[in-house]
Amino acid sequence: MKRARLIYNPTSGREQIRKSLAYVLERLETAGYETSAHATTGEGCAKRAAEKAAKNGYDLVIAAGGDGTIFEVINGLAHLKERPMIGLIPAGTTNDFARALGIPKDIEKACDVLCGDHIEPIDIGKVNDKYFINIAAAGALTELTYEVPSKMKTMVGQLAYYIKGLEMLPQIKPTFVRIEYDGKLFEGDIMMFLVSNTNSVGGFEKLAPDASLQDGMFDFIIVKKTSFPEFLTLAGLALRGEHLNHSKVLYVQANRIKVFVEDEDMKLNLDGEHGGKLPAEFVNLYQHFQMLTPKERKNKH
Ligand SMILES: CCCCCCCC/C=C\CCCCCCCC(=O)OC[C@H](CO)OC(=O)CCCCCCC/C=C\CCCCCCCC
Ligand SMILES: Nc1ncnc2c1ncn2[C@@H]1O[C@H](COP(=O)(O)OP(=O)(O)OP(=O)(O)O)[C@@H](O)[C@H]1O
Ligand SMILES: [Mg+2]
Repeated sequence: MKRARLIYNPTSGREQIRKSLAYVLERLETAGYETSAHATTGEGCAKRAAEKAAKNGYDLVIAAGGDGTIFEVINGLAHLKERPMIGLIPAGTTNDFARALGIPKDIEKACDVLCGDHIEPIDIGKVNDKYFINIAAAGALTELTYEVPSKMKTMVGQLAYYIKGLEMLPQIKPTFVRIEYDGKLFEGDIMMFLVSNTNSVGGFEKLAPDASLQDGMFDFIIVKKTSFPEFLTLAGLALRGEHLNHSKVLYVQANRIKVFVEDEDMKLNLDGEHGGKLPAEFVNLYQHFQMLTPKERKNKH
């Protein structure tokens, strides 16, 4: 009998996941999994619960929450030699990774994916001693996602990020960095950089359009130093996916990226969570996990 561990974050998104728990457990039992559930109680809880589940021999670990919850689950599993299969029930505010995989928010359809037995390998990123599954970012505005209080996300959803983003906008400033990527060197003042595993970042689906989850490569975007009006224009272009050939944007693929900074308190955002400080080395771990994904997954390349 296959065994599944459902790790759910009751505070993710609009805090709705609790209502669907009995249904999810029934679906998994019908699909042949002996299932148990664990509610997270705070920072690091999903990470510990995932590692414990792997060591107790579970075949499948399911994250039910937002990007931060599956971020913690893979941080509990990625260092292990024997890793269980992973699944995702989107219950967060942005759900970037679920969107990249085409996992629907509708609970019945999300369970169809979990019980569909369609498995695919996925790359993840390693940075210093942490892992990330969707995006690593640093620089202007990138701290906003973990500055937003959970209650605000519960009340107004994705809008909470935009309110915080506009609040932080006036303080944006360039930082001098030296970046080595796949043997090339970039040196200069930048507003921000993004190391992305998928095309879905912050709800923007066209920020890194060529990203693939199985090619062992990151999509790497540097936004060079801009004036304030230029940054706003660029943000607007980014919304429409027309930013990539802008003179201030560098967009490449790389599987190893080293970032050095002079201003040493440049913080790292990993999947929307605080991920420590730069300097940092990003390494792509090729097809590191097996994941339950929709049969008719779009943008598969
Ligand atoms: C964007 C509106 C255009 C109007 C101009 C206003 C300027 C921007 C003002 C506010 C922007 C706030 C953007 C909020 C983005 C939502 C973030 C989100 O939902 O995070 C949850 C997710 C986990 O679920 O965490 C992550 O995604 C981690 C990385 C987040 C990085 C966010 C940095 C801001 C991104 C874009 C800002 C403008 C783009 C500048 C040019 C970019 C060219 C490549
Ligand atoms: N019981 C809890 N009470 C408070 N915070 C919690 C609890 N369980 C987990 N957390 C915190 O919730 C955060 C993860 O939230 P998650 O990213 O899943 O939801 P979200 O931010 O609404 O969704 P998204 O990232 O997709 O926008 C982590 O910072 C984690 O420490
Ligand atoms: Mg989050």
